[in-house]
This record gives sequence, C-alpha cells and structure tokens, in this order.
Amino acid sequence: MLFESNIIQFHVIVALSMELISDHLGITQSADFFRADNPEGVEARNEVVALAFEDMISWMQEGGQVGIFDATNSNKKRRNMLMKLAEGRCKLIFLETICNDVNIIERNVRLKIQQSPDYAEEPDFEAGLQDFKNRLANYEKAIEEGSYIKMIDMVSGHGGQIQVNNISGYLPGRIVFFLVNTHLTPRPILLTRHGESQDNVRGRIGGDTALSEAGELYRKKLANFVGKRLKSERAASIWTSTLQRTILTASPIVGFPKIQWRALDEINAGVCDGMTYEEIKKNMPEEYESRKKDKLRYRYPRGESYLDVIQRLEPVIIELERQRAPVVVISHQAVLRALYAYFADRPLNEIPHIEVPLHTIIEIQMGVTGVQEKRYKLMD
Ligand SMILES: O=P(O)(O)OC[C@H]1O[C@@](CO)(OP(=O)(O)O)[C@@H](O)[C@@H]1O
Repeated sequence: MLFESNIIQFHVIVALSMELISDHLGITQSADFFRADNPEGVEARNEVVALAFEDMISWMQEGGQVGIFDATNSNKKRRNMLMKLAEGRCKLIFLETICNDVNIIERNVRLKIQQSPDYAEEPDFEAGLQDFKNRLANYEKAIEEGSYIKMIDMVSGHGGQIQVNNISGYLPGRIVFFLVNTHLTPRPILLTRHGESQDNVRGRIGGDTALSEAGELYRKKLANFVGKRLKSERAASIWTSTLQRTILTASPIVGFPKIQWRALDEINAGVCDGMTYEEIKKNMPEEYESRKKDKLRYRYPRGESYLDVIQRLEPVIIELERQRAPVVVISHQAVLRALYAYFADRPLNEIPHIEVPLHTIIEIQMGVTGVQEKRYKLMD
C-alpha cells in the first residue's frame, strides 16, 4: 500500500477475484477453472483480465500514477498478453513473491480459506483447502524477461532475497524501497490521540499545553489497556510526537521503549497557532473560508497543509510497515487522520474529515489477508 497523495497514487484492482468473474460471466469456479489445460477457464480468465486492465488504464488516464494489477500472471502467455495491453499506455513491472517455506504456505492457505470471500460459500473447510492447493499447483513458473522484481522467501522475516531486473527511474526505485521494507507478519498497530489537553478545553488549536483533568484520567486508562492488550508481547514500542501532550499521555505506560518522532507532531497551524476557530473566522475570514473550501490543500500561512502532513509521514509509514512487533502510536488529530487513511485505504479527499475522536483507540490488525479494524472508546 502507498498513499494516494499528490506524489503517488495507488489503485488496487483484483483481477481474478471469483466475485468479479462470476458477476461478469456467471460461472461457478473451482480449482479446475484455474487449470492451464481448461480452455473454457483460460478464456474466461483472459476476458476478465482484459476488462480489469482497461479499468485500470482509464483510471490512469484520469491522473492515477501507480496501479496494482493483482493476479497470478504466472505464465508466458498471460505475461505477453499484459505486455501487449500495456504497450504505449503504461510501464509494466512484474512483481513476484516466492515462498519456499511449506509451513508458511500451509498457514497462509488455511487463513485464506477462513477469510477469503472466494471460499465464503464453501461449508467444508478440508474441501476448500484441497481446492486451493490444487489451484496453487496450476501456477506455472513465470518467464524471466522485461522489468520484474522477485521477492524470494521474504515473508518469514529471516532474511530472504530480492531480485531486481531492468528497473530504473524514481517511482520504480521507490517501489523497490517500499517492498524491501514491507512484510505480512500479523501484528497490531494501536492509534490514539493524546489525552485531552488544556488547549482542547479552551478550543485553541496547536500549542503545547499539558493535559486537562479528563486527559490525566485517559492516560491512566490507556496505560491499563495497553498493559493488558500487549501483556504477552516482548518487543512492542510506543511512539509519540515531540509535543508534551503525547509524551505525558505515554508516560504511565511501562515496560516498552518510547520513541519520539517530530514527524508525528500535529499539523503546524502557522500564524493561527493558539487561536480558536472562532477567532480565525473573525480576524482572518479569508483564511477561514479558504480552509473550509479545500481543507486538504489549504496551507496555514507559515504553517502546513494536510498534504504537507501526509508527505512528512512517509518515513513513519515505512517504519510502521517494517515493524514485526506491535506499535502504539500516540499522536494528534490531523496526523492520525492521515495515518489511519493509509491503513484503512481511505481516499485523499476524505482525510481531513475522518473522525478520530479523543480518548478512543483504533486498533489496526495487519496480516496476510489485509487490514482489520477495531475501535475502543475508553471514555466519553
Ligand atoms: O484539521 P482540523 O480539523 O482543524 O484538526 C486539527 C486540529 O486538531 C487539534 C485539536 O483541535 O489537534 P490535537 O488536539 O489532536 O493536537 C489541533 O491542535 C489541530 O490544529
């Protein structure tokens, strides 16, 4: 996953999902459907591939920059077909993940049967398991030409290998950098704002005040929650901004290292820092209106915009992706909106309006089958 931002846009198209195929072609699938020697299956799959590819291209024509065409694409014919479809329209990089660890494959296949919509209708777990294993056996060895990135045994967390062929340019380079740092080890990320601050009580934005009475109570409840939730975790860490309201909120949490990030500081409100929204409306009506019109792009005079915040969060996101142990991030409203949007895959325009209330923990569970979310409201 990457941010859908002004620099990089990201789009996921699940080309060979059972749902999409069934919707378009009205066929029920099994492992046979995926066999290379089943002409009906091959034809139906190619039809869906072309449809999904065209969908991605039309999105790119509207300004999208990076699309993920998610399918196995593991044989010569399919790759040639994709290269033809892409010719003169977009640059193709084949990304292949190879896993030789039978235990990981077994674990992931079991999770897939439990959680994937492909098997939602399959009442017999063992039958689903066999079907998926047959499906895997039908994937052929991919060709080695053109631009490709191969990630070999990188999921297990014990080294692995990355092979890069014919990759050049800024964006492809960033993609390699991102992939080197990412993995699928299941772990939670807990996001929370600091406890209520004295400025929150007065309705003043920015600043660096200590906690209110309610904020003091929240930090105790949070420490209690984290202590219980991460009881069996040895390597978790607590990340805060450099502002005292987050550092104070983290202080009662014991047993885990604490790391301060300037990149987690709240949006810089520039000349408006310390003012209430009412004061801005009254004294700087033009600024107030411009922000209201386009909160995402509006930049406070001598301060930041949401787009600026999103940009400065890139190293935090890469580090979060890299971690194998749980992380508790204690930060601020604007920053958490952006972080949450990244994990929850929310569109750019929605970011400044996402609800991130005080005294609430958002738990993001990272794992093999994507991201799951839970919210815990510890206080009103
Ligand atoms: O973008 P908006 O909705 O103004 O929200 C950001 C604001 O939230 C506040 C609170 O009003 O953040 P926080 O208390 O989480 O540090 C302000 O400091 C900050 O300017």
